Parts: sequence; C-alpha cells; structure tokens
Amino acid sequence: MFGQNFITDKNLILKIISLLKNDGNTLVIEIGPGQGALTTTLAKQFAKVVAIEIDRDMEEILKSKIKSDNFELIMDDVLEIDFAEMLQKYIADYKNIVLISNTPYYITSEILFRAFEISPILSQGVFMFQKEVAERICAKVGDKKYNNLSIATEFYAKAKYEFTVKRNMFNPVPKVDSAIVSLDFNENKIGDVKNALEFVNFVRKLFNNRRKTILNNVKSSIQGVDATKLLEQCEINPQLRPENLSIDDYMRLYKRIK
Ligand SMILES: C[S@@+](CC[C@H](N)C(=O)[O-])C[C@H]1O[C@@H](n2cnc3c(N)ncnc32)[C@H](O)[C@@H]1O
Repeated sequence: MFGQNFITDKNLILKIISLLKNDGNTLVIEIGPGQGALTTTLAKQFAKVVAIEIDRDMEEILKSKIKSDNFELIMDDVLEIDFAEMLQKYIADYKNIVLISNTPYYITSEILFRAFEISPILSQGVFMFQKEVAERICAKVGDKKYNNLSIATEFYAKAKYEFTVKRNMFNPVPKVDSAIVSLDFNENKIGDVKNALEFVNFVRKLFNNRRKTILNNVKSSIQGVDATKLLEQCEINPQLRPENLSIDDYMRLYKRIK
C-alpha cells in the first residue's frame, strides 16, 4: 500500500550510506525509514537523523530499534510536510543537510520535486529509484532515455547513477530492478534563470509532443510568440525534436521570451 520493499542486505546498506558526505555535524533527512534498515546505521554514524514515515505500524518498530537522542521520527505523509519550514529550525545548527530515501515508487517524482524545491538548503541527496527512472534522471542529451525529468534534474543538481540494485535485495521482492542515484545540489543551474519552477514547467510543456519537432511544440505550447523567429534567434534547428535540445538550448529559449 505504501510502496514498501525493505532492504535486507547489510553490505548494501553500508554501501548506500557511504555515499553520503559526513562532515561530523551532518543532518540526515530520511524519507520512508520503514523498519529502519538504513536509519539504524544512519543514527550511529551521523550527528542527527530526522525520519519521516507515513505508516503507523512502523512507529513502534522504529522507536524500539533506535533509542539514541540524535534520532527524531516524524509520523506524517512526506507530501503534506512543509519541508522548507521544517528545516528552518535545523539550519543554524547543521551546515551540511543531506537527504536519503529508498523511495516509495508510487510517489517518486513528487519526492524528487520536493527535494528540488528545498535544494538550496540541501547539499546532497541519495535515492533508490526504479532502474528505469534512475536512467531517465541521469540521462544526458543524446541518450535514449533523456527527457524533461533529465533536464529538471540537471537544472537542480549534478546526478550520478551510482549502481544497480537487483530486485532480490528487497523483501518483498519487487517486479523491477532498482538503482541508486546521488544528487550533488551544489552543482546546479538555478542561478541562471529568474524563476526556477517556471523554467522547469516551460521545459515540460515543450516535451508535450515528443514525436513532433521543437518548432511544432513551441507553436502549440507557447502562446504569443513567433516560433520560427524564436528558434532562429536562439540558433536552434526547428526540425529537431525536444530530446535533441540541451539544457542550455532550453535556457536560451526561456530567457528570450522572458
Ligand atoms: C521502499 S520502502 C523503504 C523502507 C526502508 N527505508 C528500507 O530501505 O528498507 C518505502 C518506505 O516509505 C514509506 N512511505 C510511503 N509513502 C510515504 C509517504 N507519503 N510519506 C512518508 N513515508 C512514506 C513506506 O511506509 C516505507 O516505509
């Protein structure tokens, strides 16, 4: 019901956690701690761990497993939480704030976009995604899987496909393989545009009809502009398809109409 596939392998747990940068005073936010597979080790290694879990059945399990003072459990739906407000109380005490999640797959993109929204506060994110989604997130222009999600990710962070996780590493065993992706939020392009969210939505609209040319996508999605002229001014071949344009191409287009 809540996308629950628990990690069981100790080495895998250590391998995932080793990707997080620990400066000795790091706050880890964990989304979906479940039965505490990652959380137990996180609480031992990091200065502070705040975990957000929706499933009331996990509350007692987590509280009995992790008794250290540096562990805080928030029983709530991560999509209902005002993250920016929640983090305010920690900002003064922790310079390095990182996010980790063996993501409940039914809300992968919502969680990813939540992370993007608060990315100026975060230094890093380490996520378990479905392999297919991980490949999209990390794809670069020219790759088969490149799409607007790849561009949004490149806009907010530097993404790295760390490694594949076979389905038999989980209990219960899911239908698909997974992969670990790390996001370095310090390397981003947010400062290059006026309104980050508007830019991401702009790109999304231009992917509405992937099979059509960028010219036709501009014509149908962007009102009140001369599509041919706009593409010419931005030195973009109008016959290209949305997946042939780099993030820099999209930024030129966006800036031109702003
Ligand atoms: C894939 S399991 C991972 C559990 C654990 N971290 C592990 O690796 O074994 C996803 C977890 O996210 C929790 N979850 C699902 N939807 C959630 C939501 N909207 N808000 C907070 N937690 C959620 C589930 O209850 C579950 O514990």
